[in-house]
Amino acid sequence: MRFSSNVKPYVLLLIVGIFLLLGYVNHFDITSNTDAIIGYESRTLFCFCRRTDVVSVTPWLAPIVWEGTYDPVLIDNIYKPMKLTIATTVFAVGKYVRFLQDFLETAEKHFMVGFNVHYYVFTDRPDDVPSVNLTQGRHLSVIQVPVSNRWQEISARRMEIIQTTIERQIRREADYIFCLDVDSKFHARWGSESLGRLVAVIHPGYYEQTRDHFPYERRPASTAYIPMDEGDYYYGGAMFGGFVEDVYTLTKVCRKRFEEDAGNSIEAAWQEESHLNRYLLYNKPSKVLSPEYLWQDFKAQTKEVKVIRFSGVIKNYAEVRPNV
Ligand SMILES: CC(=O)N[C@H]1[C@@H](OP(=O)(O)OP(=O)(O)OC[C@H]2O[C@@H](n3ccc(=O)[nH]c3=O)[C@H](O)[C@@H]2O)O[C@H](CO)[C@H](O)[C@@H]1O
Ligand SMILES: [Mn+2]
Repeated sequence: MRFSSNVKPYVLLLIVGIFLLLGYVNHFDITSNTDAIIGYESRTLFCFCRRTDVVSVTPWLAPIVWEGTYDPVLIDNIYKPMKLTIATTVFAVGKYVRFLQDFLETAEKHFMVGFNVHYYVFTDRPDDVPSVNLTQGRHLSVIQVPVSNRWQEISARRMEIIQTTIERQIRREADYIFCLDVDSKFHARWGSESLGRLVAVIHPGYYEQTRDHFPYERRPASTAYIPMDEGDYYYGGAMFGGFVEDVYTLTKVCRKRFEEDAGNSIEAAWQEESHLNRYLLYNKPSKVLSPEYLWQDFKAQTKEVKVIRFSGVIKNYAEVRPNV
């Protein structure tokens, strides 16, 4: 079919109009749906080109959050009107209760400021939980858990306890969840740029290493096994998060595999951290946080890390753990 020369411009105009309308409708879909925001985030809210000294996108196009790749005001303006509640789990079993005060006080200054935050503190010593002034919209629940005489058991059992607490209450009380190590402090903003469906952090000890150096579980007998030629990043066990339901599945699967291994008298190289790494290899995170979000005080700051946001304190392992 041929158009006469005076019809053609109208057809073109109509086509352009339809595209504009679709873009407009799509835009409103996006702002009213948290799920879609994740796709929106990776394309629009994060500018991968602003940093040329670090890789700020994964091969599956999830943002890797580094200082300078996002506009904090813009991201907050999108998330704050949603009135989200962020669950934050932290375990302080045995002598680790001593880390709670600094953890909570610094979280109040830097962590998800302006959002509703519900801390879930798991401890065997409820009387030793410090009373910290919480700002408006922030709550703390203390949940009693048993102590164990092996630190590996305490650390790994977090998966089971988070799973059952999500079932019991968190799924009704929060939208997102972060599961954090207690022996740490916040030093700078940790905000809505960290929100996503499934969020993991690159371990500060391995972000400059190639995958053959990653301390994944290498024994095929373990359900956490990762072969030498597989793996994207080495993720830290001290932080994982996301939508409550996505983290629920993660904890359920990791718990099951940890128990299956235990039944076969095998414990993965780095307990739940090994299971987490295996899970995330086949269930890719929708957002990856740079080591800004998990540093270690004993490690000198490197030039790529412009801001240290959360860092593990130096501790005397022999003194704080029930076993060595
Ligand atoms: C930086 C980082 O990625 N850290 C991980 C690493 O060593 P870490 O040396 O950071 O492990 P850790 O001793 O801090 O133990 C992990 C967490 O378990 C809790 N806890 C542990 C022992 C105890 O007696 N009481 C207690 O409450 C506490 O919340 C602590 O923060 O490897 C562990 C493997 O198991 C975990 O994956 C940690 O998250
Ligand atoms: Mn730790």
